[in-house]
Amino acid sequence: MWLLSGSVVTLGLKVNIQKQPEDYTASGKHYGYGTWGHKQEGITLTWQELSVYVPQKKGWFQTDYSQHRPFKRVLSNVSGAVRPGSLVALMGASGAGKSTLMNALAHRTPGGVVVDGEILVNGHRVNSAMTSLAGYVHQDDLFVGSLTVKEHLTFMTRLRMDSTSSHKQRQARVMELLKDLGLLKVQNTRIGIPGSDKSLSGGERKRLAFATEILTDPPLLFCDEPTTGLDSYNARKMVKIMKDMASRGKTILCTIHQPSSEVFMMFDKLLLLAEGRVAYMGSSVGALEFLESLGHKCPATFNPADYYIHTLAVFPGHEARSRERIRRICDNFAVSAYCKDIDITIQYQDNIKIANMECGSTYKDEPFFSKIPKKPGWLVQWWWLTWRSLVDSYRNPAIHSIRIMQKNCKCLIALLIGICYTNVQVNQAGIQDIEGVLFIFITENTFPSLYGVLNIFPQEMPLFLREYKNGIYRSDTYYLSKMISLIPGFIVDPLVFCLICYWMVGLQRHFYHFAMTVLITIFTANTASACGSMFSAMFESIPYIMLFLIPFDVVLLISGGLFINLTTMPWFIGWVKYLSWFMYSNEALTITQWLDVTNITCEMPPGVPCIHTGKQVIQEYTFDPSHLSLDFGLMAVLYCCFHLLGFFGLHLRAKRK
Ligand SMILES: Nc1ncnc2c1ncn2[C@@H]1O[C@H](COP(=O)(O)OP(=O)(O)OP(=O)(O)O)[C@@H](O)[C@H]1O
Repeated sequence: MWLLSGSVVTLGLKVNIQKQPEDYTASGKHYGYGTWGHKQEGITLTWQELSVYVPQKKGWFQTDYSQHRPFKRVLSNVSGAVRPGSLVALMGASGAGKSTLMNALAHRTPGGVVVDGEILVNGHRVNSAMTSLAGYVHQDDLFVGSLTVKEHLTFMTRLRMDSTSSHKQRQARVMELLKDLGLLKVQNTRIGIPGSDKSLSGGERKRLAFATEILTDPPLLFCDEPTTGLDSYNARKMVKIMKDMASRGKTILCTIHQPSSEVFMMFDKLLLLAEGRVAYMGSSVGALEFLESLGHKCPATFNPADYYIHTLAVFPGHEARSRERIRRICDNFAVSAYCKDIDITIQYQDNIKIANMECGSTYKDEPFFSKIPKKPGWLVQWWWLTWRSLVDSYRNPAIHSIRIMQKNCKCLIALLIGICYTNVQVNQAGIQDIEGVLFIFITENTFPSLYGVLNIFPQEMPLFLREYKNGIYRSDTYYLSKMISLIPGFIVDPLVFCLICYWMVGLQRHFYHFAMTVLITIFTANTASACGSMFSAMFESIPYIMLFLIPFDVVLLISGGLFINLTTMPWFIGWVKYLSWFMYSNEALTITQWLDVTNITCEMPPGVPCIHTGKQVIQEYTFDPSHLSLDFGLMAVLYCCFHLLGFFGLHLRAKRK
């Protein structure tokens, strides 16, 4: 594409862009988008005939089937434009569709929601690159509460800033943001979890969420109610920061509820939504004039922002009249000079799109889009996510105190087991005792591991979905980091258990047998935790997980080889034993304990058959003495399969949301 005296000349196509939108005025006055100064660099965001449909869920008691439609239209043919260097207030009554519009523009609509219409960024159709290009400050802030403010920002700079940036640059950016957003004095304070160990104030959390989104200095920023919950001083400060960003050429669209007159006046432009339609878009002064021309004059004592919402709200008990008023305002706006002014910007961007398409240019061809930060590699993502998981599991009081209690409890249980089995001997009665205690080794290292991890994904799901949708990291690095951060705990726990219990019970006294027992219990605990992680990643909540896990777990337990002769299980359920780490672990522990026992004392009366060797014991339990390595191998295979299924479950859920 070449620029020749105001025209875009493409191969075989000449699109007239001589008349820039800022040359246009509405009715001779500078009302709207035509008045904006042209910025050399920056984002012009336009959307045309945009409709958004959300899936309708039928209620339990809905009986009127004629009313049932699969989708509900939340936005109806909405068009608009935002140009570089502008701070636009998106306002409207609750339920008008503000968040829906922002989500659609930011390419962050939840799964199942259908977006119809065209959204352009500098004349390019938006795609998934939008999540890297634009920042999005959500209404509700989500953090890993056990990190400090500085740790959180350091973590985010590592994953969000360009991978080629140096450590010094990243640190400098963190310090700059801490200073600019007034967070210096709380930089080493833990973020905290509202409702449990609250540390930061609501305002500080909002500012931290804002800092997280502007880390990369994005050219386009969406803010969903960034001032909600802030006092007037902090609200003003937040809008002032956005205003400064806009004056540096950034494009900012911000939903806002009940701003003070002073805050409201800081916005350059106003977009009013009502009942999913555009009621007005242009300058704030223009909005007053427009509404006045329709007979809705703002009283002198009213804050204009309040007046707009008041005029565009649907009042309970007066729905029909309110809707009629809104329809009239929206219809009039659609044919007004203000709207024509926007149409010109949209048309101009549309022409650029056609020109781009003709010369085959893509997002990346434009120098501006090449400035999208380059993501760090897989290993860096994984490393930092693992770091965050480990820090959280160590510091999070909810996780840490439960772990400590579990550990103390486990030591006590190990002691009790040791006391109960102190007198075990290698004789006929001792065979049952030894097999019993070995199975207790398995269950004590299975159940805490299996049930202890069930909450890891449901608990962090909202945060994971937000960060994943923001393109901060991939689902596989996240899953892997969770998986790795579990391993140290499931090495230490079995080791401590065996150290306390093994030597108290009359098991084989050689170090080899002890080491093998520890290794088998470590494999057992990790396989059980992999199974728990799979259920945790696949299902939404603990009650759902329990619904499926408990029957699964009972069948695996039965097929462990202690409670049933495995050859007698019915064929249609017998195959389950191959999924049972109880069986592999039991077989491996039995082989370890019995294989080199050559003489078992027979204290039975004459005529009662005795088991004389360890090999006979192994065979008695339908185990095979040559299967020791196979048992290890199959537990490792189960571990990998459970985690793979867990990962796919998580990945699909993230894609669907
Ligand atoms: N995923 C969804 N499923 C069902 N309904 C939805 C969904 N998303 C939005 N809606 C509906 O669409 C309408 C607009 O919602 P939206 O959140 O965009 O409004 P809003 O103007 O941002 O409101 P508020 O100011 O209260 O946040 C509401 O009636 C809401 O119930």
